[in-house]
Amino acid sequence: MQAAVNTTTVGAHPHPTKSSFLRPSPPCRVYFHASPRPNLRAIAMASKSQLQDQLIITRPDDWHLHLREGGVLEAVVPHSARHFGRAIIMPNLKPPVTTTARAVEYREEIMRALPPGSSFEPLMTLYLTDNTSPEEIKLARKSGIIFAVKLYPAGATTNSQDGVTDIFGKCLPVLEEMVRQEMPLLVHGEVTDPHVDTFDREKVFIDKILAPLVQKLPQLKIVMEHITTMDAVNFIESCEEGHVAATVTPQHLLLNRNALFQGGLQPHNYCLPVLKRETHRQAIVSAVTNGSRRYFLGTDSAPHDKRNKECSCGCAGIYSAPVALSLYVKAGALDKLEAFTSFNGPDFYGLPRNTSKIILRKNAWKVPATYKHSSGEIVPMFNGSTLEWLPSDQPKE
Ligand SMILES: NC(=O)N[C@@H](CC(=O)O)C(=O)O
Ligand SMILES: [Zn+2]
Ligand SMILES: [Zn+2]
Repeated sequence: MQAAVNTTTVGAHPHPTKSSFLRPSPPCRVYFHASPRPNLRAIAMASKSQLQDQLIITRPDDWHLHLREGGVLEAVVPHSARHFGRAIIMPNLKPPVTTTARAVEYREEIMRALPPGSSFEPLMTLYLTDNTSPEEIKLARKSGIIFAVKLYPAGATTNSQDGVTDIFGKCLPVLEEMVRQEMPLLVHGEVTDPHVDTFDREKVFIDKILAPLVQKLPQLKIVMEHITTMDAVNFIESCEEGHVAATVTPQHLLLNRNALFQGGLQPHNYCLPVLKRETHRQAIVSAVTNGSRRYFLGTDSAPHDKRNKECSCGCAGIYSAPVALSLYVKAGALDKLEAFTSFNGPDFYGLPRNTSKIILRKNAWKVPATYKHSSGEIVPMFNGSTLEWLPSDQPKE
């Protein structure tokens, strides 16, 4: 991998067909360093077009991914495995992955679905319930394949029925064991009280659950997953770096809640926590592009069969795995991209950074309308649109 520095002209490129979701910003020239010491000779030798047309970054990881099971898993695994080195695999299956033994089996199913020669590594998680025991946390740590425990407030999102009903009342001994085992808690941060407005549920969760939890167990490592609000950004900034961090999805970086209603109801832009207003999106873009180490890539790619999205009571979840990297580049500040995609996550989890690189080229490609699975189809985010950046290991479909 020769070129150590690439330059390119970027702005917040609007979605090709839904440009009103974004406020376009003027293009600016940025310098993207793939290594801390720029290889000046390589820069001098690289042609101008090469410099502007590609980014070389350390292979990214996805710190929040749903792969499901069976035929859907087989269809979606290759999309993540082609550019990501590792991924945190969400445990919200039916029934959920609540034990180490089940996580071991699930991991094997994922490994069997990998394309030949793939070195993709699934990092497994346990689904926290009111009944999870401290003993299970010890087992999880010993297994060497489980890297976190996931908190779903019961009823907050897809397959969260078995989640936690009262974290302070039921889970403190387990959380204390997680501190001892240095096992991070990953959080779907929304309250479930039906009297709380859907758009306020993240903020109320921070006030009622997360802030008190950090106070009570300051040593617990916490990742606030898929943040959607300025309130979440302010909270993350207020915590000690290295203890509390957040993942950011492509949809919460690029879309605001208008995307749910643009030209009619848009089920493929529906996820939880639901998209918020533009000021919140801007706060998330600023957080990610200011170079903070507290934020990292987590696609929350969440495939649902087309029939379960396009119906009278559609599921929450956006399938972004095939488009996520092309979309993160749109957020701008390419000089900060590599830390967000490839450094901040492993640094927080205490894992080594990947050593291989991937190339993103400016090479327009059309997102397919659907991807087939064994018994149906999945509609990807931005289906049918043309995206500007193509990861080198992605076919130009
Ligand atoms: N984000 C979503 O809208 N859906 C996710 C669950 C989750 O991450 O909350 C899913 O599993 O479908
Ligand atoms: Zn969630
Ligand atoms: Zn998720």
